[in-house]
Amino acid sequence: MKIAVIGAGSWGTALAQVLATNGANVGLWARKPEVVKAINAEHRNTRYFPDEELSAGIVATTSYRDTLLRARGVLVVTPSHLLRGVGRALADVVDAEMPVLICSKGAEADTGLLPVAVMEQELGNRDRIAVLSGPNHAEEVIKGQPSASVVACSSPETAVFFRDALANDTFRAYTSDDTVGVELCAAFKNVIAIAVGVSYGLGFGDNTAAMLITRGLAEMSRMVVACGGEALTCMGLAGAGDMVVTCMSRHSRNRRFGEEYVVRGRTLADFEADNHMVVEGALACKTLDVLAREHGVDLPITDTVRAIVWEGADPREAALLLGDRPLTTEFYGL
Ligand SMILES: NC(=O)C1=CN([C@@H]2O[C@H](COP(=O)(O)OP(=O)(O)OC[C@H]3O[C@@H](n4cnc5c(N)ncnc54)[C@H](O)[C@@H]3O)[C@@H](O)[C@H]2O)C=CC1
Ligand SMILES: O=C(CO)COP(=O)(O)O
Repeated sequence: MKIAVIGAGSWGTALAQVLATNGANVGLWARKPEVVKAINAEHRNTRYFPDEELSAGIVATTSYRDTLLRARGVLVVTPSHLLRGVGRALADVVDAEMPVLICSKGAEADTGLLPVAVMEQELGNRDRIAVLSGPNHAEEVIKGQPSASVVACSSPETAVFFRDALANDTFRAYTSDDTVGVELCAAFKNVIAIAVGVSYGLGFGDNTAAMLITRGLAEMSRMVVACGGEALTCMGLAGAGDMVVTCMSRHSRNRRFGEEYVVRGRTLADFEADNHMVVEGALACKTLDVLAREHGVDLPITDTVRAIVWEGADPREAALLLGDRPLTTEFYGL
């Protein structure tokens, strides 16, 4: 069976390796010809994983049509702000039944739309559109270190299709029908990881990090419930699981952006220029704000991250303001 993967960054490459290890032929779309050349000739993505040998079952190309040719399903693994454009391009090369798994974490700028809704607008047939999310740093998944994730879809058949394509002894995949919950968890945890990074960068300790993580989970839960998702999803792999790993792992770009860039007055553009990698939380703190206002949900940490990253608020002063709000019950708004 052939599966297509759109995006040969860290996560697209790691997922292509998982699929190929499971016996699939993988068509991998990459933007840069030199990445395609290295993958096909040397079985390496020299840009992101120079030390990992990729399966010979992965064939890269810069052509959507070639990537999708005879594929039974497609994984979309680009940064979330590119999803609409990818969906538009895919509309020319996939039929109305092709299962689509979105592996990006974020929400659309300006509209606040979540990935499945964006893809549905471009491709139609929501039941064939699923999302993948969980505590899954690509650096560990590509090495076959034990990890688990959630495939969420309104259709159990689509969820099971992708679960079975991805699951193996070291990559457990669970299914869920709470797409909105899983999508919001994915967008949120990146914002909180920036907050935790800033907190460590300011010299605060583990108590502060744990407070941000758990109060971040409370924000996440309020938003998930307001948008029609299930609070329990926030306790699962896509919620607490991914929150913990992104806030605590040395691999997290979001945390590193907060700790090493934001507290030193360095910008998102600086991070991207230095690392060629995305910081999804930097955009998500703005897109979640659109949703928060629409649903009347209180997101104090998310709003503080937005003020620091986009409005030049001083991190230490912003942290003090965060602690100066009226005292309330722990699970207000739920
Ligand atoms: N890296 C990880 O461990 C994980 C990442 N994700 C999510 O997967 C998504 C992709 O992230 P990564 O693979 O980490 O990306 P990355 O940060 O490793 O690399 C950026 C990718 O975006 C591509 N790109 C940049 N501008 C582009 C454009 N204009 N058109 C097409 N492609 C463009 C680059 O070629 C590269 O493939 C993000 O939403 C991320 O949150 C999800 C789980 C794990
Ligand atoms: O989503 C991820 C891990 O599950 C990756 O997080 P970062 O983008 O912060 O590296």
